[in-house]
Amino acid sequence: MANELISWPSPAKLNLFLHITGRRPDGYHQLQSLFQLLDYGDTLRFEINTRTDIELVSLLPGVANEDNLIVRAARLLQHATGTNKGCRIHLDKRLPMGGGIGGGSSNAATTLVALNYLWQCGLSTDKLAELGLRLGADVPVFVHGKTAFASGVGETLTPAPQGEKTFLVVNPGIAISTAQIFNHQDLPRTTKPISWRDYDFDNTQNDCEKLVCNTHPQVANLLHWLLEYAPSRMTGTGSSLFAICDNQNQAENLLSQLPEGCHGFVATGVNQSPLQQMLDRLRNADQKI
Ligand SMILES: C[C@@](CO)(OP(=O)(O)O)[C@H](O)COP(=O)(O)OP(=O)(O)OC[C@H]1O[C@@H](n2ccc(N)nc2=O)[C@H](O)[C@@H]1O
Ligand SMILES: Nc1ncnc2c1ncn2[C@@H]1O[C@H](COP(=O)(O)OP(=O)(O)O)[C@@H](O)[C@H]1O
Repeated sequence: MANELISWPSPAKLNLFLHITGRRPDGYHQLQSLFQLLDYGDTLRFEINTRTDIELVSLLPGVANEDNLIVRAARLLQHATGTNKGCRIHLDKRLPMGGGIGGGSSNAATTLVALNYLWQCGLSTDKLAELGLRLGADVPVFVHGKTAFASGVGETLTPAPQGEKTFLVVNPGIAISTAQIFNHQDLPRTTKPISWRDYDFDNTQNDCEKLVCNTHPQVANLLHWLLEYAPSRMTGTGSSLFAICDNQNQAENLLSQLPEGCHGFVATGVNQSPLQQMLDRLRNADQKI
């Protein structure tokens, strides 16, 4: 197959805001958020074979391959479709783990979308998103690949195109567990739902930010630093923060002066995921053959 070794993008996301509006009986939190997709992320390559084994050749520190969301996504698709194909997977990891920018969920979504194409399973995007939700609340938005308002636990999506802003995304050098923040007794859980048409960056917030700043001084210090220069906020349950910059120059300049122990990248907000753009290109090329 000609397309096997192409690099499949696995982009990061930001939560431009994150409101927690309630809690379901199963403990999962109901939220409202604006998922902003970025043009920056990891990449994955897939070598397809006709054995049914799934092999991930790139190891992640602290994550057993059996627990890696990439392997779990590939197995889930195998079981859902009954395909007799397998693959060898290469991951080029750039996104920090436990950083609130959705790296693991995005890797799972890219695996589902790419293998559905390469194995020729023929599942719809909705079906892939439904499978993805079993792996994590953040997976469906990456499968659909559109910057979107989200409600429910993050699976009810309304496309919400935004201006293509420049973001500086900074990680203070620590990982934060999503489950730990959601299980914390001090997390506010009663924000009144907003109507999407009332959304404005300045009248929204990240409901996890105060708790994370109180429990992780590295995040608080970095946020304080960024706010001196640009509107800034935490993404997801942390640990990364983003600053909305006026232009690429300002973002690069701030990146070069980050406080010690912090690392980051400059990215542009996109309305369609680089993953979906790649899939569209492949499908168009297939139609021409
Ligand atoms: C809140 C967000 C915003 O993007 O945080 P980040 O993980 O990106 O920081 C996400 O929706 C997270 O999604 P994801 O990272 O896929 O979480 P999951 O693996 O589904 O859940 C991890 C744990 O977080 C808790 N959890 C997660 C999502 C949710 N809506 N309510 C919850 O209570 C549950 O305890 C769950 O066991
Ligand atoms: N392919 C993967 N990439 C990143 N993390 C993964 C992956 N597979 C499993 N994980 C686990 O998921 C956790 C959350 O990862 P990640 O999605 O990067 O962070 P967040 O949910 O904060 O955005 C990691 O700490 C790691 O234990």
